[in-house]
Amino acid sequence: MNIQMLGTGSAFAKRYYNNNALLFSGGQTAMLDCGITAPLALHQLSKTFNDIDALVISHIHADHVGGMEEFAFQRKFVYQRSLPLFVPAPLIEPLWETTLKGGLMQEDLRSLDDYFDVRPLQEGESCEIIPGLTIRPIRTKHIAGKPSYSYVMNGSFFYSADMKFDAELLHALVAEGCEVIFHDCQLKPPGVVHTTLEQLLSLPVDLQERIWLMHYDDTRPHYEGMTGAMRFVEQHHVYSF
Ligand SMILES: Nc1ccn([C@@H]2O[C@@H]3COP(=O)(O)O[C@H]3[C@H]2O)c(=O)n1
Ligand SMILES: [Zn+2]
Ligand SMILES: [Zn+2]
Repeated sequence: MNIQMLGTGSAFAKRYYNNNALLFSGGQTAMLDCGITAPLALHQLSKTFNDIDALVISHIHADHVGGMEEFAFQRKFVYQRSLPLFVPAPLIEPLWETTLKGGLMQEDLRSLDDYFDVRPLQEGESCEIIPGLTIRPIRTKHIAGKPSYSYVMNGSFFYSADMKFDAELLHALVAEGCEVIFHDCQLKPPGVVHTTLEQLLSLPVDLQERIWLMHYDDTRPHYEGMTGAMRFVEQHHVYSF
């Protein structure tokens, strides 16, 4: 599997774009989260929404779903091609009712199914989203009352999306075979809804060596050389795992 970040920034970052990813496997492309900056980020990679074969969503914050209205409209009216939307079951109703309905609702198009080929994901169950790429959602802590999911891919790659620090989970993932971890990282404490750099630095070095930092704010240049054995994920770089 290859992964290329459309952006690596926090929700309010202006230099790094929203923390969204492209996943490549078996000749197909999946997008993991589609935030406000995703349409421009795709364009800057000379890609269009027609180049995407599947969309996966982690949770309903605009830096992760704010580009979905354009995605839906373009696939429906420009490319006239359906899009498999892999979404944890508890997010399906709020994704439509609280996020997309306002822009997408019209007389003849009244539900998420009218725009997407909705494929519900169940927590803990693996699902192949494009050839050779399976994802397994894990519900992780982010904000009270707001379901949020991280993903294990092909059993060996963990993508946190947005989550509070959970050392126990990280250790358990490594024990079950996770080799690489892309983790959100709030550079400056307190980490009320995210994991802070300080918390990640408390992990043993052999675990830090597996961790790549993403979802960081515009102050990242001040933290070069201050991340222990952890590396920053770079926007647009293609990583093979
Ligand atoms: N209870 C909350 C809710 C949100 N936030 C901030 O808003 C951002 C929304 O996107 P995010 O990437 O989850 O990061 C959240 C916090 O910066 C926050 O700090 N506290
Ligand atoms: Zn976020
Ligand atoms: Zn969030």
